Amino acid sequence: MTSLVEQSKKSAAYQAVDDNLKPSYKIIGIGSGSTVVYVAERIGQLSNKSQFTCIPTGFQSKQLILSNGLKLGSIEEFPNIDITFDGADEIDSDLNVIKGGGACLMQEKLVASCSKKFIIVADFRKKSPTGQLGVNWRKGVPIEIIPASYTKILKELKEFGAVKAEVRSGGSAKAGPVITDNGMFIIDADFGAIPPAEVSKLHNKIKFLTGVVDVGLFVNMVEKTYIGEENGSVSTMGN
Ligand SMILES: O=C[C@H](O)[C@H](O)[C@H](O)COP(=O)(O)O
Repeated sequence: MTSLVEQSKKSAAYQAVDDNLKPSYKIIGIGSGSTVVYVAERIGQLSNKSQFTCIPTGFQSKQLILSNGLKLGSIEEFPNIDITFDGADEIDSDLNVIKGGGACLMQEKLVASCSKKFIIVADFRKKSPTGQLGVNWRKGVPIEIIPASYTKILKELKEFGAVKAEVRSGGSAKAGPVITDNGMFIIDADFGAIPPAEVSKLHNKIKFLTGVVDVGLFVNMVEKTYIGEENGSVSTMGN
């Protein structure tokens, strides 16, 4: 039986595709994670799917494109993307989002930054109850870094006020750190609740640190969010 969370991911993804995928579009960015699975599934059901070229944001995303019978392209060939659909770990009241819970943030940001429209699909747990980031998502802000820089960056993040910062471990699936699709490490840095007005400042400070590849704070990039609610409806924020 499909769980409530799973059903809400599917409803949000299907509605986002149905509302936003115009017949004139040619290039679509496909994000990463468990919600975007339903975006690729929905696009794969369209009779005109062969007109779209899909740009992946990592290994899992590439597999989703291929397994749904969609045409695969690369960001090098197609840096002008009509629309990108992606998931999020938390969404604030200004539509800033935390991403990278699945260690895919760098390629996601690259594809999003090349997109005319960036749409987020998520289940009801992802909307911040207070409008701030770092409230429901308590694991910290994901930061992709060059492996040799981790000691230096952990120290700097603590100087910036992180109450906790650590290199993400592979847990029982891998001894040692998680390695991203780009061969990098991920640090999760907990700054507590981040007010919307502070997100950009924090992002810029972290991004400026030598060794940081990118930060899982997406500021002023999201045009619209689709959230699958517990009652089965889909709510939207943005235009
Ligand atoms: O690194 C992973 C990505 O940023 C995902 O889009 C994000 O973690 C949300 O994933 P999910 O849809 O599985 O909650």
